[in-house]
Amino acid sequence: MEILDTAGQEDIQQKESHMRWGDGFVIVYDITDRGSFEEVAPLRSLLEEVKRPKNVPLVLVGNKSDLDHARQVGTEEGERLAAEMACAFYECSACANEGGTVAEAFHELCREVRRRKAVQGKARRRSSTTHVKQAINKMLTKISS
Ligand SMILES: Nc1nc2c(ncn2[C@@H]2O[C@H](COP(=O)(O)OP(=O)(O)OP(=O)(O)O)[C@@H](O)[C@H]2O)c(=O)[nH]1
Repeated sequence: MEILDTAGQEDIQQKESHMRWGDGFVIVYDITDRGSFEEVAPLRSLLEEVKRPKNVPLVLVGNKSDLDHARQVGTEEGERLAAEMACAFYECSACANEGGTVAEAFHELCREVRRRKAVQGKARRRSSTTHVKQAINKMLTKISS
């Protein structure tokens, strides 16, 4: 697995090229900074625009849970946004990392990437079987006519 930590200050072209590069994304906001939370939805929209196939694997993370006294974004707000984005949600602290939540967020993203790849592989195999069947049917129709 390769992990690219984006700077967060990229222009739109750099953002899009990172989005094309990745198979899955951990979108992180800071629970003590509402502005960072408000950047999540536009980022997700850009991902949906840029990424093919759509419904890219995502995990939403609210970081700095050790700074609960300075919290500006409620846990339930993060949960609600993750539900809208149909992805897993974690609150964690890169500093304290109690319970290994940071690693768990990455593991969940890996599992999701693998699940989607398996489903896409099956769909591709099914569509190539359909093409072979159609070609055989055409040949048989020609022979019998
Ligand atoms: N208390 C606390 N501080 C954190 C946590 N994670 C990061 N920080 C601090 O927040 C600041 C920014 O951390 P970065 O890792 O540079 O954040 P970033 O989003 O990668 O920033 P960019 O490099 O601008 O993209 C640093 O001072 C970190 O020490 C955390 O979980 N808890």
